[in-house]
Amino acid sequence: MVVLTHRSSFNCFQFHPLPPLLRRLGEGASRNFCSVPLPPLKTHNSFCFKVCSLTHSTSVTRNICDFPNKRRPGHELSNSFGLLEKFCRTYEELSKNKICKFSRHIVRSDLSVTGSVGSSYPLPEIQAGSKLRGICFYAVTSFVAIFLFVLMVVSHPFVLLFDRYNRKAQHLIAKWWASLTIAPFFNIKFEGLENLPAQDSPAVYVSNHQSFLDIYTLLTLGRSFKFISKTSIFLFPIIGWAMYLLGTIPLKRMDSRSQLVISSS
Ligand SMILES: CCCCCCCCCCCCCCCC(=O)OC[C@@H](O)COP(=O)(O)O
Repeated sequence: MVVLTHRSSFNCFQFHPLPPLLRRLGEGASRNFCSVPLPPLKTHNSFCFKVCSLTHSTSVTRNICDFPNKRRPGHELSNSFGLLEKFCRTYEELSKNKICKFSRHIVRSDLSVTGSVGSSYPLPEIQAGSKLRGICFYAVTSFVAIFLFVLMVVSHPFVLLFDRYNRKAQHLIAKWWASLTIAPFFNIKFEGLENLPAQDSPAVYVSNHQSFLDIYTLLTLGRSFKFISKTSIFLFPIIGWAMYLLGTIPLKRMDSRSQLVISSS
């Protein structure tokens, strides 16, 4: 099992060997993936989120979270994370205190560190910049997807004939899609790549999914793993259809039978 963490404020993705407890669970998980109750992800610092008491709308905070390319000058990484941890609450604490509804208000660590909105960037500036960047991002990813999806469809009969399970060709196309999309917008830094298992060895990849960027990042690895995804995402035009071609495993959130299908597959 490999854990991928995404520190949204620095576009930094890290691959970790598991701490001993998770490693033991991971061994069980590889036998029966979904029936193993994975512990709350508090065993690693990078899984810490801060619940924000901001009053602005979810869309604003998500924009900040999704396109966190600007760093405040003089804001050192180690300092940020040290202070961030002080404010962290785990998912477990959140659910205990019944404040899960705020979990979408995850903010980048700059806001977490300062603890106040006013001391961060002026919001209108972020909002306008983020929105424009977001629009460009979606435009590029959709444009690239249209062409590559045609390639996926054309190659699919051959994939089904010769490589039904791994679907390496489809994953290669998805890798191109992710790489081309990310390149103009993000300079992603990887750490701990040496912790990845060999290319074809069995592994479960677990991501803290702070934003959709972890999906792009995992795809750039070019490995033939299967995502597990909630079913509604399969309805997205092109991207959702491409997920079928990649062999993504659908999961009905509220349907335990759907989860059993995954654990036995
Ligand atoms: C040519 C185009 C190639 C396109 C390849 C597309 C491959 C995309 C893989 C997408 C895998 C999606 C995994 C989604 C996992 C998932 O299900 O996430 C749910 C979260 O969101 C949170 O949902 P919610 O709690 O309801 O907000």
